Amino acid sequence: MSTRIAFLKGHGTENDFVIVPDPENALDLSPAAVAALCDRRAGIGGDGVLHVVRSAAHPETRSMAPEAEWFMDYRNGDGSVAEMCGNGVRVFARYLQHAGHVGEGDLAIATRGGVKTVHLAKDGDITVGMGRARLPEGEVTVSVGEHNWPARNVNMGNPHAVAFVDDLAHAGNLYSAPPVSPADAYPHGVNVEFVVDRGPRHVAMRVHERGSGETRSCGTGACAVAVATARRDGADPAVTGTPATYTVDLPGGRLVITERPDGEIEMTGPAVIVAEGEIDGEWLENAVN
Ligand SMILES: N[C@@H](CCC[C@H](N)C(=O)O)C(=O)O
Repeated sequence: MSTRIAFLKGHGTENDFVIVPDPENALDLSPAAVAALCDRRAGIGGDGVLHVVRSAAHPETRSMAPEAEWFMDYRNGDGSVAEMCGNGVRVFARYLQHAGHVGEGDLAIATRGGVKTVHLAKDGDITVGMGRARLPEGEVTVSVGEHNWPARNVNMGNPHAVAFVDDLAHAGNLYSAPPVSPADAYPHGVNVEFVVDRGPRHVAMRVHERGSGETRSCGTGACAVAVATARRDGADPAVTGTPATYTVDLPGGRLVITERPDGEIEMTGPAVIVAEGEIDGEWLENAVN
């Protein structure tokens, strides 16, 4: 009989993930294996994989182990590695709670973008301390067909280009990555957000994610959008001395983002586990070879 590998499926505002618990980092989760799992027709389907590993068992996070017991080894749907996933970290925390690894209260989670603190209640929305944004100098341009928009370069641990548009439909079908220039602004690729106003401190967005294509939500993207919008609105908390809270609507739901005067950003939104099962190890091996 072939080996069975436990998995769960979860989502945060419909940014969906295959969750693979592997506390001792025993699985060889190659890029091809991740892509096979995320395939929506031949696999389980997801925007990415949340590989659940003890920090002490992973070479990238051993040093973080005293601070954060668990490492969110996040992979994009194409198998590439990313520094951070904002929706993923909420779903990761929900999984740890679901599996009985953690209870209610504050929980530190190691990511490639540093340790993030998650506040877990018994149920309901989850709030994550996302850290501070970096705003690299220099304007960038996002293009789709005839349209070119100036965009803001925002780094939330991972790279984003935020473009304010008149109509979200102008972003087109987003089947392929929208060109962003100059190319050397993002040597490792970029997530691109298109934003429209919905009301005071309220915006809506679409996103094309590096490594996953258009998704129904992106948590780091929503934070990048809130930061860029606050600068555009003259509401930079470091300047005004008051927190700026933005409601960000995405195709898959709503996230609320607050940036404090010290630059720390908090994101609040849902996280849901929808299923659990077993992967046929033989299928995975064949899918990869
Ligand atoms: N969906 C995520 C972001 C995942 C990583 C991203 N595609 C990248 O490559 O940087 C989120 O919710 O933040």
